[in-house]
Amino acid sequence: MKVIHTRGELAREVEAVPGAVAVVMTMGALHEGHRRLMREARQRSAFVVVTIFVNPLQFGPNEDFEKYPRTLEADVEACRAEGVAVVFAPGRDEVYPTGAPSITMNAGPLGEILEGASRAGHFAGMLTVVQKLLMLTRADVAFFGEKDFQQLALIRRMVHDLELGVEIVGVPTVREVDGLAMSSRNRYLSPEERRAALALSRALREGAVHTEASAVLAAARKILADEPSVRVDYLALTGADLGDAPEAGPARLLVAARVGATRLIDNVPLTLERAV
Ligand SMILES: Nc1ncnc2c1ncn2[C@@H]1O[C@H](COP(=O)(O)OP(=O)(O)OP(=O)(O)O)[C@@H](O)[C@H]1O
Ligand SMILES: CC(C)(CO)[C@@H](O)C(=O)[O-]
Ligand code: BAL
Repeated sequence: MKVIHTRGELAREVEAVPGAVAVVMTMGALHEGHRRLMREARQRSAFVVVTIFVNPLQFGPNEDFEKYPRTLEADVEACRAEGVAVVFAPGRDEVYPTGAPSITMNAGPLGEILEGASRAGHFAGMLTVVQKLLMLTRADVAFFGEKDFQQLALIRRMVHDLELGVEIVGVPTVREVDGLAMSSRNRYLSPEERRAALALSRALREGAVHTEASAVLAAARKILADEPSVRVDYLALTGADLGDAPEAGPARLLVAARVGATRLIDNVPLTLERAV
């Protein structure tokens, strides 16, 4: 496995690949969720590139860019254990050689709701770096987690609308045994916050037992209300494509909340028999 830091080295690595290039993009601090993505990628291709880059463009001024965990040595070992071919861990100037770009992606209406309503500019910054990394890695197929469901939906939309010719594969959320969705930000949680944070996955699980929209929301709300240290940002029931009118059939229940200073998100699929 090679660990490289420049776009020149990356270009040399990917140009000689005979088969498909599969890419897993991450911000590092790798956990079992990331490793599941790598394993899925390895099933599809002998040549997997993992990118590790904490993208400043997708963080708001009051967010955790500075304190985001950076654990490159351990991350490299995790990638090695998963049979990854190349780890691309560029510095900021390598990704943005001309400084902050004046032209960025527009995430459209789907970028304004849910996460987009709380994190102005987040999805434009995310899509901009994803597009860059797809180009730099010359990816044929890219793997993203359903834990960041709106992100996955937006990447699919970008690839479709701009005809980028890359296959996007979504991978179900990997959870701790007690249900908490794995996330690099979980390491910010104190033991008490870690316990309170279980309300998110519990609320989704209890909600998904029901098949009628108002019962889904009522059950989830009750669980969240019983945990006062969890400050809910949104609890939303949408269509499976995040369209905001859930019809009968496949749907998605999503939650975002602050636990202490940490903002967490989670979501589950469910099936509605009736919208109301
Ligand atoms: N629990 C998980 N299960 C499946 N995929 C995941 C999980 N957590 C993250 N991923 C996916 O890994 C990729 C990289 O995500 P990222 O590095 O931001 O990790 P993260 O744990 O989501 O971090 P953060 O806590 O900052 O949101 C994304 O496609 C993301 O959806
Ligand atoms: C896709 C991504 C690597 C882009 O910075 C990031 O948003 C993430 O880790 O989910
Ligand atoms: N895991 C999604 C990237 C972010 O929160 O910035």
